[in-house]
Amino acid sequence: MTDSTAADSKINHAASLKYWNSVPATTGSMLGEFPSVSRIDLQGSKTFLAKVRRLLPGVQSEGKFHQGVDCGAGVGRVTEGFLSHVCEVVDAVEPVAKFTQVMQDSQLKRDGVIGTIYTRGLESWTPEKKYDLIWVQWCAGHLTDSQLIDTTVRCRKSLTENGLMVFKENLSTHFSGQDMYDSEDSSVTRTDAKFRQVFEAAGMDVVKSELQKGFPRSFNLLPVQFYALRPKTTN
Ligand SMILES: C[S@@+](CC[C@H](N)C(=O)[O-])C[C@H]1O[C@@H](n2cnc3c(N)ncnc32)[C@H](O)[C@@H]1O
Repeated sequence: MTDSTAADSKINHAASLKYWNSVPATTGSMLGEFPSVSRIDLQGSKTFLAKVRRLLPGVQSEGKFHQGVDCGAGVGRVTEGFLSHVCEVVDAVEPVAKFTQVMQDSQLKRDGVIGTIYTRGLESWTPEKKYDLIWVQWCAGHLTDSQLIDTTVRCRKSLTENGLMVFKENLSTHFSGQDMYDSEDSSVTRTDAKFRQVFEAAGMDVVKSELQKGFPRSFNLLPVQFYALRPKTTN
């Protein structure tokens, strides 16, 4: 059910956590009704990151980044299928303990590829390290606009000199051009314009944005947009 009035003011973290705690701690559950989108999603992320790395002078164009972080990591689907292929070490931020437990118990953790796991919401996470790649996927809707700006500012300050922050999020298709609130998991789906306002307010430039392609039409999914961000040079 959606409602477009003052969408982010309706966000309730307790309700989000209740919803996510009711979902099985499996990869398929991270993608709702469409677990089969995972392969297309992960391939799209690899392709997008490769394009950004070619495009940006200064950003290491080949080889693995040293330190990445998977924000709103769930059970580590993105870490396992993508980030661990492009980073030597991947930290994770995720508020649901039964999800972080899956990462804690994984082979990637035993191998040291998964680094520090922070069991908390992004709104209360302050990075303690410098990151080459901060990846935020399908979780920004659980933060209010001001929490999202503050989180992005903290992340901006934690980037290495040539580090990148990437958001990969659904976009609102509401006929009124507004953000949409979803009471099922207490989240908002933002418009492209809102995301750009948030990034501007957080002192970030969008260096590349692109829609994820290749999801079957029959799934009738919302558009999914990548935003690659770098700190504004004037900051
Ligand atoms: C749709 S799942 C996506 C998980 C993962 N990013 C993926 O793509 O497989 C949304 C995730 O956001 C997490 N989440 C909920 N509230 C959050 C918050 N305040 N900060 C960060 N993540 C949150 C949920 O627990 C859940 O794991």
